[in-house]
Amino acid sequence: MAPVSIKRILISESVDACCKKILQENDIEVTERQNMTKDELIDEIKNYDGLVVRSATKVTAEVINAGCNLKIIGRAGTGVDNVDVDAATKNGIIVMNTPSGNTISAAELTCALIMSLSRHVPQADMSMKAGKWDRKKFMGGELYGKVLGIVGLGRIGKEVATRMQSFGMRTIGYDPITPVEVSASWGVEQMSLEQLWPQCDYITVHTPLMPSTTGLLNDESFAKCKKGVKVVNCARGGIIDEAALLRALESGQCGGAGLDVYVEEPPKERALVNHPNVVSCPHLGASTKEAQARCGQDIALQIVDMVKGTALVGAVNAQVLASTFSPECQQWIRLGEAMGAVLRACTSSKQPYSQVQVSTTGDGLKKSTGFLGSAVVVGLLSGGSGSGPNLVNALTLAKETGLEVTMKHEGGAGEGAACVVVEVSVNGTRSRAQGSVLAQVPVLEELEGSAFRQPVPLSGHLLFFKAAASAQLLPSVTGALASAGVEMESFSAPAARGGDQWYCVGISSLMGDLGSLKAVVKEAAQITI
Ligand SMILES: NC(=O)C1=CN([C@@H]2O[C@H](COP(=O)(O)OP(=O)(O)OC[C@H]3O[C@@H](n4cnc5c(N)ncnc54)[C@H](O)[C@@H]3O)[C@@H](O)[C@H]2O)C=CC1
Ligand SMILES: O=C(O)C(=O)COP(=O)(O)O
Repeated sequence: MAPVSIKRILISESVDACCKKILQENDIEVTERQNMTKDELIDEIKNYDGLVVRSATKVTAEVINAGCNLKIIGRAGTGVDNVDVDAATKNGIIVMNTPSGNTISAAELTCALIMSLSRHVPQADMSMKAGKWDRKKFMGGELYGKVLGIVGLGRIGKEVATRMQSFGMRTIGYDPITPVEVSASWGVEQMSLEQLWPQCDYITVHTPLMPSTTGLLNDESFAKCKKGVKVVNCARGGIIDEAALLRALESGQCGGAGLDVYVEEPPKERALVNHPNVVSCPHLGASTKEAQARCGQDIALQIVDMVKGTALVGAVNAQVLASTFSPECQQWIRLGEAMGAVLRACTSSKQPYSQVQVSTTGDGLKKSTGFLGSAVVVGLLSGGSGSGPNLVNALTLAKETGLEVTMKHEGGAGEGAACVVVEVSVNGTRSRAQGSVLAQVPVLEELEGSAFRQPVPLSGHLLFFKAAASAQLLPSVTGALASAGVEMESFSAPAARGGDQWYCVGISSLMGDLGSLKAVVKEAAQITI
């Protein structure tokens, strides 16, 4: 990946001091401003290339659209649900998180809530502070021998399981992605939710909040649970339906709840928090010195690596970029972008495009179709209105403009013969270009069926024109260039001589107007790469 230039970053929440220090040591100017209002953030964000947040800053589409210089949104933590990732992607902004930095802390708080529910520690403490000595009221139950249902067997679900097993709990769980053998290797027996609900004494959820997990525990699922089941949500508000939980607590179907997260934070509606069988925390899962130090350090180092172009870690919306870090990839990306730009220039009168197919040949390009497709689209769509295309948003923009992008690797030709063929459909006609990287230089080998005698290096100001070979062609073109005050720096002729063929000329600067040239050739287009 080409290094991303980041000069100024806004940290809008309480992030460990090491984050600022690392960024500053790497010549990035950092401003820390907490508790900004929505309007203040919208007003300020244009002054920054990067934004670092935790869970409280709502990075909405409005904020993102106002961030005309934003290139990175860094989440010092796991959940990115407070960031409009689709809007960021559309604007070509990388969203990055630090998914493992706070795993242990969130797991430990979950365990603390399970234990609080079993022995009423917070309620007993409150009663002591009120001057009482009430030993009967807080009769608890052992965790030993009880069943813990874990919904979501990812990083935190796993850590909760292994910790609670040491209390003698039987751990069962459900996750649509984690393989059953994997969770079995850390002691969790997987089953369907239908089988899980009636077996559990305790249920804890550890999924992201998304349509399929919203209201996972609702009136219907509570009804399938054992009477008195205790539930914990240390993941995201809304996975356990709050109204259903309150109803279940009131009916006794739910015997207690440990909550760290809420649909609205802080919650204005306090019925759950005030319920005597609820133990609640103000979103403290990641609030430990250790987790904050890890997340602050991780996000800063990940941003610095991205700025230097050495690695892309933690990007949630730009997976295609992760494979673009070697110097060889850089040249292939430049080739893809340049081929897209050449085809855009040579078909400019015929747009819009309906389809682009990028085919690669050669062992070296086996894994490159993903980023090459994006690179070609960047070249094809550059110069249009709206946000500039880049490797983050290329495919999203293509989809929006109705451009179907297909990529295929044909393999077989061996290391030395790697090449890229791009075919675009424009209003029912197809345009084709073939290129490669030779001695670290992106070159065009063929345009619209015309192979060049020598590969054309794709850099600088290039003029393409279509004409039939003739003794007058070169003098006429030179004359047209001279009359525009432009020097010819190189001349690439087609290998075939019959009929109209494409030529490419390296020029000292772009011609102000192609009129004089178009008088002597069939078609002409110019670009700067
Ligand atoms: N309270 C806090 O301060 C913290 C909360 N979190 C939250 O905890 C949650 C879990 O985090 P991690 O374990 O790091 O995430 P993860 O991505 O490692 O695990 C999530 C798991 O949920 C599973 N899943 C997805 N859809 C599911 C469904 N419909 N049913 C069951 N499982 C499903 C996934 O397959 C995945 O294995 C996230 O929502 C995260 O934002 C994370 C850190 C701190
Ligand atoms: O990392 C997460 O998903 C969390 O919920 C932690 O949020 P926080 O960084 O404490 O605002």
